[in-house]
Amino acid sequence: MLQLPAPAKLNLFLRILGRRADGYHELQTLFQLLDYGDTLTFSLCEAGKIRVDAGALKIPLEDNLVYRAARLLREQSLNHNRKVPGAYIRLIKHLPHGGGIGGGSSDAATTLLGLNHLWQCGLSIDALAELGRQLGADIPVFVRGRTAWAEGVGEKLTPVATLKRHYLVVSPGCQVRTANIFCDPRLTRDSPPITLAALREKLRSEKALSEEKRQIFPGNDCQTLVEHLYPEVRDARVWLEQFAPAQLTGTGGCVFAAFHTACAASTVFAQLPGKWRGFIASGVPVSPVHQVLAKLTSSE
Ligand SMILES: C[C@@](CO)(OP(=O)(O)O)[C@H](O)COP(=O)(O)OP(=O)(O)OC[C@H]1O[C@@H](n2ccc(N)nc2=O)[C@H](O)[C@@H]1O
Ligand SMILES: Nc1ncnc2c1ncn2[C@@H]1O[C@H](COP(=O)(O)OP(=O)(O)O)[C@@H](O)[C@H]1O
Repeated sequence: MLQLPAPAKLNLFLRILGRRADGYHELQTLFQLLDYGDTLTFSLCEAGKIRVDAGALKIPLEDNLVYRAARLLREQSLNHNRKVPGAYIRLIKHLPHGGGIGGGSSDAATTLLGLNHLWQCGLSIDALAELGRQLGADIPVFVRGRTAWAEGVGEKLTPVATLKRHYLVVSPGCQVRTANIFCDPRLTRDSPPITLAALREKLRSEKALSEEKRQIFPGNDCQTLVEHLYPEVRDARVWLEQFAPAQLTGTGGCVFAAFHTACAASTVFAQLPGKWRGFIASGVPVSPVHQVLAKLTSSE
């Protein structure tokens, strides 16, 4: 049996530059990986079977990104004349879904990485990231497993060293469908592009500031629209802003704030109104799933 984490991400900023002919949007974002997420366990079972126990996640099997990722990897292997065994996958869900923290995408990435290991498919990270991209724009960053600056539809990734931060993430309980936000004519989709050099310069200058003056990168082009459609998202952000600058992640509905210590984040978390859920996590440069897989590989 193989047990692996599926970490959440935050979009420390999200700029939408325009819409492509295929309807997808060109964006620029900073994906911050976290040390908190779902857990998946993988065991071998009879050939040809993919069984998924999704626990509390009540969605049809065919829609579950874990199942879809496993099926895609099996098809890919069969196309290369490699028969694979079956898999029994158990998903222990901690992350709220439809939260803009990439839970489903991360589950899919961990499935690709985990089954590639268990089934000994031998696919490279590039090949797995490409398979992930076919399932969702957010999946490649989790497959590659590095906190990264992203362009294109989110698949052109450059690892970036971010400031060490502890995050309080608040879920106001609404599930936002990403497609609905991108379809809405009111969405801001004409932000001017920034350059990776400018981002790196900003990170350098933030580093030089004293601790109290450092801020998260402001701006998420989805925030105004999402808060208009889901007033509870605005309520959660305004509540969080009593303590620190706060903003939306991805297309929401979670909002987050950055703190210099885990203790400062915990103090605010303790005051979270009972109607909302949340969690505390630290930003990490390398995904926890890659850390576990690297240990496994080195001990084999
Ligand atoms: C925009 C982000 C930022 O992180 O939002 P969140 O999902 O995290 O909230 C993601 O890249 C989302 O990635 P993901 O959730 O995997 O998106 P997909 O399943 O590929 O696409 C869902 C729908 O969103 C729209 N979409 C998605 C990504 C993109 N760059 N442009 C789009 O227009 C498309 O209409 C697509 O049908
Ligand atoms: N394993 C999964 N976990 C969560 N959501 C999933 C999963 N598989 C498919 N989904 C679908 O993907 C949608 C987006 O989920 P998620 O990735 O958690 O949110 P977001 O894209 O906002 O970060 C959910 O509303 C759900 O219908």
